[in-house]
Amino acid sequence: MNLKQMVGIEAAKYVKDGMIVGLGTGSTAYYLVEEIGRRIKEEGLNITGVTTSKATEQQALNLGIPLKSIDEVSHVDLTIDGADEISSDFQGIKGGGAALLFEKIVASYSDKNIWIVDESKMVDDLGKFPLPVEVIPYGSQQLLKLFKEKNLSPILRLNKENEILKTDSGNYIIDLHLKKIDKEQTHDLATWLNSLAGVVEHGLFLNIVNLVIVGKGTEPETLEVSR
Ligand SMILES: O=C[C@H](O)[C@H](O)[C@H](O)COP(=O)(O)O
Repeated sequence: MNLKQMVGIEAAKYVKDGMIVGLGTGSTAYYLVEEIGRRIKEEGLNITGVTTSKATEQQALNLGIPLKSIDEVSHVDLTIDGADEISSDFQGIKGGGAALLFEKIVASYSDKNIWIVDESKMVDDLGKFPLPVEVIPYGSQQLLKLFKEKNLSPILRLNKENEILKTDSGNYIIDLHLKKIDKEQTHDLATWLNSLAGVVEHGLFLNIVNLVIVGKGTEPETLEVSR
């Protein structure tokens, strides 16, 4: 069993009958969704899923997981998702798979958020992983220029066909290659990005996660986050 599978299966244990569950996106969340699908089929688990991307929606539909959109539910009990980096103070970067917008919306309406990662994602400071910023196409060249002027090393994300990548909402992603985000500056950076016209969302997920499940060795490690 690989580490992503280990944490996906471990996290699925937190899913109980009757819950409304946010289903994350990416290669780690994939295993969570597979395990929930298995439990529905084999154990009669009864949940409603709220997906965070078209890819996860398709996977969940294939597995027969009942789904509702975020606008059809009163709340979300628990969201389980992957992450690209988690700092020692449990802040995160997400959006490596371009799903940050729906992920952040679902996470922000969730009573509890669990992140599942392999140990390579646990870092001291954020920023080695490029910070994704989702922007609307109109004005995106101006934002690229602004980020360049601020020495934030922006790169407009391309897809496998070398075309500009479009998110599930038809937006672009600008990745900021920051190398390191000082802990004291993380909130200010998030506030500044939120203030820019044309920025829809960014990949800094601050004060969101409640529990981190880390895949390492033969056993997952569970870290409770007190806020
Ligand atoms: O946009 C994608 C999401 O934020 C993913 O949860 C994140 O990129 C981690 O993905 P993976 O588990 O594939 O490393």
